[in-house]
Amino acid sequence: MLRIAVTGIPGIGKSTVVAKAAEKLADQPGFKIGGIQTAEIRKEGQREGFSIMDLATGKTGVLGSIRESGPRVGKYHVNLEDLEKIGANALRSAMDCDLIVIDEVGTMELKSEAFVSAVKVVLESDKPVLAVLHRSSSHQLVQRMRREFEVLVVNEKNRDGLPGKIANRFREMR
Ligand SMILES: Nc1ncnc2c1ncn2[C@@H]1O[C@H](COP(=O)(O)OP(=O)(O)OP(=O)(O)O)[C@@H](O)[C@H]1O
Repeated sequence: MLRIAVTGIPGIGKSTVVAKAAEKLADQPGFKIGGIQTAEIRKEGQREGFSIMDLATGKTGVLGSIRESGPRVGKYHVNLEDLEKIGANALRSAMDCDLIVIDEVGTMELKSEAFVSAVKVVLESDKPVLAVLHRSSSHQLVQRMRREFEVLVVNEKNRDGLPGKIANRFREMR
């Protein structure tokens, strides 16, 4: 069962690697991708927070924002409701997919018990997974994923080639 996690320093391009690999795989007829993708929310050039999207349905919510009122991570407040309704739910309903993408298992996502439980269910399943993993978290779930996944560290030299290599690995597995 193929499980790959990408990690690396902030802003190096982890999400981009995963998104590009998923795009390449989605081009294959019948290859179904589920899970979540996160992105920045910017207003007038300033980062206000992060969105979370269910990759299978396109449904999008707020992961964290300076405008929310949930638990704090830096200057952002985590939106536990959307993390459960969109994040955890996307993972739960991805069980019929050929690949589950989890971008990412990071500090904000780990604030949600529902999300953490949903990731554990994915880990217990027989599904291929491509995840972005927080570089230095000591959270049990992250430690477990570091042990169980093939971990690739993204850097400036390898980031352009990684999407193709990762997509090929998941293609070969079929
Ligand atoms: N291969 C690349 N070449 C040039 N720029 C890139 C490349 N990959 C990503 N970038 C740029 O770097 C920035 C950060 O990318 P990305 O969000 O993928 O990084 P990240 O490691 O996931 O970030 P974070 O640590 O915030 O989660 C973006 O502006 C993106 O356009």
